[in-house]
Formats: sequence, C-alpha cells, structure tokens
Amino acid sequence: MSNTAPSTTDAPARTATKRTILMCKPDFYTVSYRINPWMHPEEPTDTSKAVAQWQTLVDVYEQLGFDISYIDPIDGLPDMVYAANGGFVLDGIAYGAKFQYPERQPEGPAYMDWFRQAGLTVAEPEQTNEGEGDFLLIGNTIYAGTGFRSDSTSHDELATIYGREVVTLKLINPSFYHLDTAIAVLDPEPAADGTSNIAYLESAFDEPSLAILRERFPDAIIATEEDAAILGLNSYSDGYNVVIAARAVRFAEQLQEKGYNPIGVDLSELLLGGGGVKCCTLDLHPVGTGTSVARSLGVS
Ligand SMILES: CN(C)C(=N)NCCC[C@H](N)C(=O)O
Repeated sequence: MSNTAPSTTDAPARTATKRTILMCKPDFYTVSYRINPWMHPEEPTDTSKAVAQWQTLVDVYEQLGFDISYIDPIDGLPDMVYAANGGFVLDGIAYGAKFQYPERQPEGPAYMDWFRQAGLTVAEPEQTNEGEGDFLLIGNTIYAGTGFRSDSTSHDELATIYGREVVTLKLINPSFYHLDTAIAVLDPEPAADGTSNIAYLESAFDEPSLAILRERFPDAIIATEEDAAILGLNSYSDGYNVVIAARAVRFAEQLQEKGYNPIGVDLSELLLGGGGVKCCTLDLHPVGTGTSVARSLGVS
C-alpha cells in the first residue's frame, strides 16, 4: 500500500485524507430474514468467517491511518454490522436512521445513542431513511437515493437539517437498493482541481437521475455490470486509496487508470447479507476536516 500518487501516468495527482469512521463488529451476524435479494436465510452463514473478513477490513483501514470508532454490536440485530445505514453524520449533526423493515428498526435508536455519547447533536428522524446507505456527500452536495429504502420525504428533512443542496436520485434495480451500492465516492474531499469524482452503475438509475449524474460527473468511472453484481461499487476511498471488493477486477483497473490505488478486500461472507465495504463503514465527517487536513499518511 502506498499513499503517494503515481507520477508516471497522465492521471491527476490524488491526495489521501485521513478518514474518521464508525464500524460495528459482526459478532451477531447471520442471515435470518430476507429484506433484499442477496439474502437467503435458508442457506448457512459463518459468523466467525464474517468476523475474520471484517477484521481484514479494519486492518486495512488501520494501515491507512484512519481514526476508527466502534459501536457495540447487539444480539438479535444481525445487520448492525452495516454501520453505514445507522445514520448520516455531517457538520456535527447526526441525522438518525429510521429503517424501513421492522427487523432493523431497533438499530436506529442504538446508533442515535452512540452519536449522542460521541458528542454529536442528534436530529431524530421523522421520515424513513437508511442513513449513509442512501445519502452520500459529494463535494458540498448531499446526493440522496430513493426507490427502495429511504423515502424521498427524508430528502426534504435532510435539506432542512443541513441547509445544503440535496439532489434526489432514483434507484430502479432491487439488487442495488441503497445508493452506496450504485455510486462510489472517490474523492471524499474535493480533488486538487476542485472536482469530486465518482464511479457509478448506469443501469441502477432512472433516466432523469442518469441525466444528473452525466451532467455533474462527466469524468466518472462507469462501472461494469459484473463488478456491480458483487457490490464492487460499495467501496470506501480516502481520495487516493480505494478499498474495494477483491473480486471487482475491472473496477480496480479503472481506478488505476484514473490515478487511484485500489485495495481489494474479501467480504464474501458479509455479501450474503447484501452488504460490502462501504456498508460496514460510516463516515463521521468530523467538523473541521477538509482539504486543509489532507496529508500523506506514509503507509508502506
Ligand atoms: C450497500 N448496502 C446495501 C448497504 N449500505 N447496506 C447493507 C444492508 C444489508 C441489510 N441486510 C439490509 O438489507 O438492510
């Protein structure tokens, strides 16, 4: 692993920024119900394998110098490992999640308790929303998914709470039911040229949403169906290092062509629940972070 952008390509220089994230160990992980097409409760899962794979993700993040907090897992809430769905945190405010399916609803208050204890201001949700699963900060704008989980009324709630532009994107394929299965944020802080780039899966969106993405992100990486089909887009970037599903081979090449450093991790056991790298990672966006804290992390 390296945090120095390659100098021998034509791709723009990339800068890693230190990330501050929340994760949840999958001690109680299993697939005991079906709320997305990936889940097959009739098939066995291996909790210790899930924990081991999750630990490899933690190890990578530690090597990258990330600041990681952990929320205690709760017995009976097997999906709690997908911390990205636990809320949306920005500007010191945590907008709590209000899960659509009863099986996950107790996670909302559990995550809000953690946010409060961490000193964040909690905005209790009135509208159904699944946190960072559907809300992604790109540049200064919040892109908000709807169609399967988060209600579009939650986008209005977001705009009121944060006073930022919120752009609604409609998802149309049930296999890509959260926005973070269909868009990867590659530049969590604007890049040197002021832009923030993404990768996305075209077939996951309706036409009006696609038009928005094409206009706003002309240099985006267009993901292949093959890579998206293993949740390859469900990745997490520090602006240079992009942690992705190990099997997302073409996505790794596309990232390299653009000057990023892909790092593959095998989370196949957690894929059985319908989640990947990004689902396990809630970006806490601490107040005061931004390009000003961009730094070379010196990891080798
Ligand atoms: C990228 N994705 C999908 C996520 N952000 N979250 C995964 C949630 C999985 C859970 N079984 C569910 O269906 O809610």
